[in-house]
Amino acid sequence: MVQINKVGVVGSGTMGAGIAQLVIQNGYTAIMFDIDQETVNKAKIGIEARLDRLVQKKKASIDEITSAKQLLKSTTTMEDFKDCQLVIEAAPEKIEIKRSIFQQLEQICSHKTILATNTSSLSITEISGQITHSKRVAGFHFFNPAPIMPLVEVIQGLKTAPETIEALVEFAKALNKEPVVCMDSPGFIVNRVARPFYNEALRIMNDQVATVEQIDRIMKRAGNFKMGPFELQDFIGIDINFAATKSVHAGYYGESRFKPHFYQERMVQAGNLGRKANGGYYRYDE
Ligand SMILES: NC(=O)c1ccc[n+]([C@@H]2O[C@H](COP(=O)([O-])OP(=O)(O)OC[C@H]3O[C@@H](n4cnc5c(N)ncnc54)[C@H](O)[C@@H]3O)[C@@H](O)[C@H]2O)c1
Repeated sequence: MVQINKVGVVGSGTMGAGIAQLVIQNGYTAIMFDIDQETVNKAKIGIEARLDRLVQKKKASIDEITSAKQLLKSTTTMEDFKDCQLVIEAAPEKIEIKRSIFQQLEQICSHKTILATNTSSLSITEISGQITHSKRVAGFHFFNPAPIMPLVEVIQGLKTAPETIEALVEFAKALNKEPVVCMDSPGFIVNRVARPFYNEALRIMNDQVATVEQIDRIMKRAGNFKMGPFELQDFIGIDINFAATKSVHAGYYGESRFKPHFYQERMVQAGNLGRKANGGYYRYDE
């Protein structure tokens, strides 16, 4: 099995930075890439600040954090991935961007390097479509925030080799995560089972059965969820959540149980995207 020591991360946004942090906290080298220096610098500063907070909260020692920081390299040159045993792509959720990244990675890395994508909803099989050695391509789906959320979906595309899945499962365990293997399908497991959680809540609200606050409260109190469906949409980003719903709905050829709710689209049109912009179902400026 491939021995993973050095991990490339493509994209240093929310997920890429979180994954790079997780990798270095567990003693592996991370090479974090983004398309411009400013973005990658910002991500590095963010990771260092989060690591420093762990020391302040007494969740890690200064020595541990100093060693972790030394394992983080940032770059705007993809050639720096050439001796990575694993590259995890966390670029925007657009098929053409991901396919182009995988084609570049194929030119740079050894054909033994595992190429993984953190996609939430795109097909692994489609992303790897133009890759010659596609048996080493798989989904490696972390949840936000990656250093904290325990679950990782390890997704098998139609051409993914069992040894690729095995290596990713072992690596997920080495990162202290709980891997779940699943087949390449719209929404995989989590984003599929989560659709009714959001969609039905939107229908309940729109039918005036209960308010946003009431629905969130009952899901937390009675359902023992950490966040209600509206709080969670605000946290994820209503645009991101709406895109995932549309993708799962389209992926199952318009199956009605996955049908998006028009109100979510209205929120996106209004720019009410949740915590990141303008507030969403709740306000965050008070
Ligand atoms: N945000 C979440 O909660 C979440 C959870 C799980 C999975 N995901 C998936 O992770 C991936 C990244 O999502 P995110 O929320 O981190 O997005 P993001 O917008 O925060 O970050 C994307 C990063 O990719 C960079 N980028 C843009 N074009 C690029 C290119 N051509 N090559 C390399 N990098 C490029 C951007 O500069 C940005 O820094 C997506 O596939 C998304 O579906 C997101």
